[in-house]
Amino acid sequence: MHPKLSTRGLAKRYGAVNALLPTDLDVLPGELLTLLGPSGSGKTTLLQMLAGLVEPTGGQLFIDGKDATDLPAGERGIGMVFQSYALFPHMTVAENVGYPLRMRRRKPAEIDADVASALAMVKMDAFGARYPRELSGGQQQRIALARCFVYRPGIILLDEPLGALDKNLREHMQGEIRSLHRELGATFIYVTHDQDEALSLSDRVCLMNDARIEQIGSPRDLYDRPVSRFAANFIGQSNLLDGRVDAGGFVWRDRKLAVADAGANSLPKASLMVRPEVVQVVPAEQGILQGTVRELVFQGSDIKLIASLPGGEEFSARVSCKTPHPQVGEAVGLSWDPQHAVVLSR
Ligand SMILES: Nc1ncnc2c1ncn2[C@@H]1O[C@H](COP(=O)(O)OP(=O)(O)OP(=O)(O)O)[C@@H](O)[C@H]1O
Repeated sequence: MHPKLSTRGLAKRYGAVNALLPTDLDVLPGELLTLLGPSGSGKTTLLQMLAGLVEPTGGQLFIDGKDATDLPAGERGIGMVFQSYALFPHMTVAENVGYPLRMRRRKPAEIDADVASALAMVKMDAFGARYPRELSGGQQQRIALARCFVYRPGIILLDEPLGALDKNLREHMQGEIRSLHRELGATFIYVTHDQDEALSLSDRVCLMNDARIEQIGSPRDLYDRPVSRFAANFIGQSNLLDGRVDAGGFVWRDRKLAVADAGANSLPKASLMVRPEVVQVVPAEQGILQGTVRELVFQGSDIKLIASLPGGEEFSARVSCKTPHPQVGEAVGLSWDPQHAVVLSR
């Protein structure tokens, strides 16, 4: 499949600051890709260069295989939704949604029909005559979405569009964005710094760190096979043991811990990642590791058990609230299936 959008060496510098190092990225037609990363990692800069709002200092951008590096923003067939809804306060909802169509000099009858169907898609058909100030934050964000896709752009860029909403509304709107994405069939590129949002929304996640792409893959890939300590820590929770890889095994404090795939090479500096949910808490003598329960944190559906290892490191597991579990101060064993332990180079 040919990419809908590609960058080759696309880069941005502000004086001495690299906002984005030379970056190659391919986005497939109809996929929902999230750009995930900490503040300052370059997500917005990349998005704004795709939109044509920021001029690159190097590299190229291709849309549908054609060089679009110097194409004006208005000719890229790209729609954009920002965190600040930026609705026009003096226009009604229907006038706001119809604005991009009026700019494109479409016939009034066509505009009315398209506005009505865009409002129906975001379930706001009854609100056409209201003004933005008469709407809640979630309703305003729906109008901003409708105004973006009313003219059917092939690519829709969303920059933290749900950032201003509370948790429940955010989750609800995530579901709506997923179904809008399915209905529109457009390519979505979605910026967020919220890992849960990225994991639940995306076909693929592009994880960014320090002005470059750290890892790109399906949510499952990133969760199960992080390529670095940064990726392991940024997505989900992880236990990390620092050691080395030697003759196909992981060596931690002179002990060899079984791993499914340590690779053929030896690595003098490596970490072993074990997600808390694959750790079983067993009697001390049966554990791969031994520790002492330091803290039990109630988390609703389960309890996070934090154990201290003899060297003082923390190692956590999830235990059920429904069955008996060890108490603070008890000695425990920590065990896991070696298939679920991932070796990372440091
Ligand atoms: N106009 C500018 N002038 C100078 N430096 C800038 C400018 N815009 C961005 N930067 C710098 O480029 C880097 C990347 O910024 P960018 O806004 O792309 O990050 P981000 O990942 O979107 O962060 P956030 O999640 O906080 O929005 C940062 O170090 C930032 O300070």
